[in-house]
Amino acid sequence: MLTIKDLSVRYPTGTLALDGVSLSLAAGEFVAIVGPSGCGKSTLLKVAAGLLAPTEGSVAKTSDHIGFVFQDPTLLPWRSVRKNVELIGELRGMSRDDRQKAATEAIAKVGLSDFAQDRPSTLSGGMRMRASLARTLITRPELMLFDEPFGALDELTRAKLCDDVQTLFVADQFAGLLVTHSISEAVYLAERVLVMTDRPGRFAGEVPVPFDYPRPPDIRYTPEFAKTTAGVYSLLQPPSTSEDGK
Ligand SMILES: Nc1ncnc2c1ncn2[C@@H]1O[C@H](COP(=O)(O)OP(=O)(O)OP(=O)(O)O)[C@@H](O)[C@H]1O
Repeated sequence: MLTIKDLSVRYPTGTLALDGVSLSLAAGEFVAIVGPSGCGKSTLLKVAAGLLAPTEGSVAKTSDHIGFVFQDPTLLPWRSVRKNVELIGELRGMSRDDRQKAATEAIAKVGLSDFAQDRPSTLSGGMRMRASLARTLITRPELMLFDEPFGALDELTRAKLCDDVQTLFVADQFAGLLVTHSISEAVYLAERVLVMTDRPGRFAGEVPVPFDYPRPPDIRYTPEFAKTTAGVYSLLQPPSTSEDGK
């Protein structure tokens, strides 16, 4: 679905954000990326989305049906939930009937059917994020890119939205690439977690997640889950050097 080879990105300011990053994502696979703040995670997603060109290296995708979910739901305040969800369909030239049908389906999938006519300002933060998810789903993406999508939400809402993303992933079988600061969220959702170094970002390693889908919410409290998150955490720690340099 997505193959990134030896990717380096240097911004015009001179900042080297990524240095020789390679990544491969299969169709229907869910991979999470964690790493220190500023290590280049968002930069990597922007390149994957085609919003930013590599300075060096290559990016290949087998589909142009890509959905991008940001931390900010970016809904148009003057449009209802339904009209916001229909927007991408409008921009992509879907017929009115098709986009209305697709919007009804996507809104139902995220549990917002009773709020379809409401404006974003009357919704909670979690509901706005659900509307944003529905808007992305309307085009039936084969690759979903999530850039810290739930970072602005409280812990309970965040956990519920993770469950929703997992349900959507199991039902729609898109490939998912999730950037998150939450190790637990990464392990809960992904089949493998890639850990990045400090900037310039490179991959320090990868932790496989040994759970089948669908994963029950209380899997987060099992010893196996704790062991997996500990594996990710240990890769995030810079290697310690003793005082004599050995
Ligand atoms: N448009 C830009 N112009 C110049 N430098 C940028 C630009 N965008 C990001 N950077 C720099 O590139 C580096 C990587 O930024 P990026 O946003 O990809 O990191 P991140 O890992 O997503 O950070 P965080 O986890 O804090 O969101 C940072 O040093 C940042 O300051």
